[in-house]
Amino acid sequence: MMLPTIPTPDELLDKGFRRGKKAADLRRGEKMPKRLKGKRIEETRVITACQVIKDRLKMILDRTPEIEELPEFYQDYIDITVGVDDFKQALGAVNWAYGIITQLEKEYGAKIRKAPSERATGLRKQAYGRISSVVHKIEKDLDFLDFAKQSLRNMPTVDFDAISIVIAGFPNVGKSTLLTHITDAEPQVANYPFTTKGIQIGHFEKRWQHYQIIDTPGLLDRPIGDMNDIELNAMVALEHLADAILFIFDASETCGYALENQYNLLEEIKNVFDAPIIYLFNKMDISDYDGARHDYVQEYIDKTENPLLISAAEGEGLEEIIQLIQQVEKREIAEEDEDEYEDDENYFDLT
Ligand SMILES: Nc1nc2c(ncn2[C@@H]2O[C@H](COP(=O)(O)OP(=O)(O)OP(=O)(O)O)[C@@H](O)[C@H]2O)c(=O)[nH]1
Repeated sequence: MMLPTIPTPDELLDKGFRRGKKAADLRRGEKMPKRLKGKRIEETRVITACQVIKDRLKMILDRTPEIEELPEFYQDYIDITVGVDDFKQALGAVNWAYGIITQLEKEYGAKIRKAPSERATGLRKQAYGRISSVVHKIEKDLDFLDFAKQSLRNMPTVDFDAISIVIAGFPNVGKSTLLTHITDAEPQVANYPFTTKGIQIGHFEKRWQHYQIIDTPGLLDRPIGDMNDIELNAMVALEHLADAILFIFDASETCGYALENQYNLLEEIKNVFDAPIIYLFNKMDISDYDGARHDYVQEYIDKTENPLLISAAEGEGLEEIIQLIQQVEKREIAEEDEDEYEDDENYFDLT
């Protein structure tokens, strides 16, 4: 997501005051009574400074998308990454500053026009002092918005018309091998909270339907029991996105996790996710399924529904996976209660 560049308070003020001075300097050449001219110059300075600062604040507000209007997944993402409430609070502060500067512009414009000419400079200085105090009051909010911009820079680009499949399974079971074999071109790599290498999104198209396969190293590959709330939220955001989960077992156990542990992870994921699950047993080529380990592996295969036995590295079973994925339907997620985000009016009050 592209967010606007955020100035520091000093950058904002410097620009406003510099432009104010420039505009005032242009007036110096005008022909008018000296008494009036002094006042016009100071009035111009104040009004121009206010307008330049206001324009910049307005640009920040206009170019920041309305969070409520974003798809649920992005709202979740922003909430997990920077916090939706803090984000709205910061935008509210910018809006507040905009309002106060509008008032100061009117107030001091009128004051300078009405006052005796010798007071014009004093009034302009007073206006500048108040403008600067307002802009400095939103320093932490501008800081926050800048932090949000950096944090949300490499947000995953999700295609909401596509059918989304989220891969789960312990590290080294073959998730990325599978992703690169069933999707074309380079997968998109984006930041995602609590993932070690970010998430990878690969795409493929079949019969005019678009599919995206999402791998989340570091998130859906470890026990859920010891996750904290934010980590759980990061998972739930994926759950909102997933039309199905592709759970991968490593039948060879060369990933370093026994099938029993892998099965426990599956159970945990089932508890958290409502999405249907596609079961894959990978690395069948080195699992010794045809030999001594047959009964042992078979026990876990029997515990799952319609599992596919594959070898991602050798390209075995990939067509069957694609066929199963093609049966996945877009999941309708019940709209969540949105009340908690509705009272936008209240976060402007920072006095
Ligand atoms: N023999 C064999 N090796 C495989 C198969 N699939 C993956 N591997 C190997 O298993 C190792 C781990 O595969 P990855 O695809 O990196 O596993 P991953 O689950 O994405 O791992 P993380 O990204 O660390 O979570 C690699 O060395 C792969 O080459 C398979 O079907 N057969």
